Amino acid sequence: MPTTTIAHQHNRLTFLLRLLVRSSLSLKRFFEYVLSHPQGGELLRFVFLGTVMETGRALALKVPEFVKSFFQVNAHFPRADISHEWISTYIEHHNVWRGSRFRTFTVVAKDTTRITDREVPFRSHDGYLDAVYTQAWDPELFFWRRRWITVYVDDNGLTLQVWSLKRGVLDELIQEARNFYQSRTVPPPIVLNDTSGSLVTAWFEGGDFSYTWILEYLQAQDGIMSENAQFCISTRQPDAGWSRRARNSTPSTANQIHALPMRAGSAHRFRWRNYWVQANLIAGGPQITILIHTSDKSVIFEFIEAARAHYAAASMSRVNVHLTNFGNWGRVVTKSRRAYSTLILPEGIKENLLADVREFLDNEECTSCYWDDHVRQSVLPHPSFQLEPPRTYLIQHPHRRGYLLYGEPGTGKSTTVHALAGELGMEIYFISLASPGIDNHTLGELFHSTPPHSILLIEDIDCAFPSRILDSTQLDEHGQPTEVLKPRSLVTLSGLLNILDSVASQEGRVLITTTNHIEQLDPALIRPGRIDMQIKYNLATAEQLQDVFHRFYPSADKTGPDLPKMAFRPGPGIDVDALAEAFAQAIPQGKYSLAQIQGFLLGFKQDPAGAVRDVGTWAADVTAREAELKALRQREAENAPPVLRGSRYSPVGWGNPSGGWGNY
Ligand SMILES: Nc1ncnc2c1ncn2[C@@H]1O[C@H](COP(=O)(O)OP(=O)(O)OP(=O)(O)O)[C@@H](O)[C@H]1O
Repeated sequence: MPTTTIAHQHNRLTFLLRLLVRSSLSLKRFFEYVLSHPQGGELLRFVFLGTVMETGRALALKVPEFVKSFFQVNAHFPRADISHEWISTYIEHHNVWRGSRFRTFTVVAKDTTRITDREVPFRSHDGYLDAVYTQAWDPELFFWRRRWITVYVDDNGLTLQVWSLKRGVLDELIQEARNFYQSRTVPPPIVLNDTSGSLVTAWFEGGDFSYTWILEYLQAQDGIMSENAQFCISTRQPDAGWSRRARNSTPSTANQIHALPMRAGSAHRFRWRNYWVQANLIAGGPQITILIHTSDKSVIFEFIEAARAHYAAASMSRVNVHLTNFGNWGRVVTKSRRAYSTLILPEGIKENLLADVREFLDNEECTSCYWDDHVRQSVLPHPSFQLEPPRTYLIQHPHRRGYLLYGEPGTGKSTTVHALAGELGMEIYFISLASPGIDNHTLGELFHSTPPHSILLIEDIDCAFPSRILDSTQLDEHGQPTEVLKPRSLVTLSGLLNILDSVASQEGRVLITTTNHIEQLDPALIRPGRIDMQIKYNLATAEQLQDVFHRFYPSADKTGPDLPKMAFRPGPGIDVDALAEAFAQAIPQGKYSLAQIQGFLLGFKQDPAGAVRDVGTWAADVTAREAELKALRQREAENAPPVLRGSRYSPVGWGNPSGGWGNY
């Protein structure tokens, strides 16, 4: 070690020693001075005692805390958290507050702001929940599993203190409280925002098929509690009665009031299997949020599956028609199934159609794969290219089939589609090209999102073609209105053809188009590959007239499920067959639609002879009225620009052109 460093350290030590000696001397002098003073001794004693007492007090406070931390478990449950609900509900149930020696309470009547469903049996006698008392500020004791738990309530929530060496005791308590909460019959309060992650939440967007399943499933739930007193009224039948809850009847047989207002932010709770479920209906989207009081994620899948199965079961007895909502699949209209045998068509037509669609559906697995030489050549870059296994180059026949039903209004085109869907258990996806918001793009999207094994129905496909009209604002050199082309849809022919051919066109779906004006269709549209089968619908033939007559007035030997409910039963002496023949002869063939004939016969439900007697006069009347109407329309067309033709589903125009109301 260098001599300079040793000298330096020696200096520091000497300095410290000197400092110590001097400070001891100063302290000694200070005490001598203080003690020489008369009150000095008193003051020193006081300071000494104060220090000892303060140290003792601090130790008395800290040591129990320190010891407690080994023997006590504390847990805080913040008010907004669902765990707070579990614990507070559990200790409420154990009458912690009822036995309290204190007399100051916070009273919480959960849900008083919400009108509850008075039909729910587990409410108190007036339909409201009992008010719940909680003790404010003062701790309360709760005896649980042979130990005392101290409960503190404040504005922030609830705190529990348990004397135990094991932390697991709290886990057990929370688990028990949670199981109790989830198993009881009193509904949990509405959860606005689950931040705890202890509930399972799923969103269902309008336009998705699952949305329809869930909505329908919600409406079928027993004892659903709505948070307000607004009702969504659903009328489907002009003459059917009201039913508060028409769950057991098919939707089309009774009008209903259901307590599921599609109001933004409305929430509904119900018990599903062993869980409490909260459904939030959010308008605008529309959207449904399902919150299930469980942390088991598989429950949500069970719920969705139950909803889907419910929908499928309900659909057995009806036909679902999906309508468009500005470019998406939206509302679903349901219609009870119509027996295929009730179609009145010339022999062979309906049988052929049914067989053709059946065959198409049976081949859904695509048996017609083949090598396409053209594609093969264009795909392979060079003859020396190493062929991969042939599957790579297999080209599949587009698996879709198109039908065109055309003919006069009211001859049964839509009825055929409806009966066919019912017969084959398919759903109808209905598009009106004249609907607002349907253009090439949205039509493509709709095609794309149509599920397989469904019928895509485009009624009045002629709308894709502009109609020729006389424009009275543009006169030719002779002063006559000129003929102009007026578009009736935002969909163009080229757009439509592209969509029909595109790969986006859903494979395995049946396209059915209808029109009253086949002459307006471009041949490109109805070529095979796009339209594979065309069926012409004629005005009623003599056979059809007899057939429809028999539907209204079955002969005595005819019974069966096809007969209408109000079916006429022939009395003695009434020869229905002879009357049917007379009926068919009383009016000319091929002049009236079956819709018109049905309308007439409805006026003679129990009087076949009256129908035969009056049908001639009625027919003459109809012909005269039609001639008048035709002349009037012609005059109107010359003077006013035409309006877009509506369809039975679309908001443009009401009812159906054949004079009756639409089917759906
Ligand atoms: N061939 C038919 N078989 C059974 N019912 C028919 C037939 N034709 C018409 N009807 C009855 O007439 C009503 C109207 O028929 P539908 O709507 O099917 O005619 P449409 O040809 O589709 O008419 P539009 O071209 O105006 O759409 C239906 O209620 C249906 O019961």
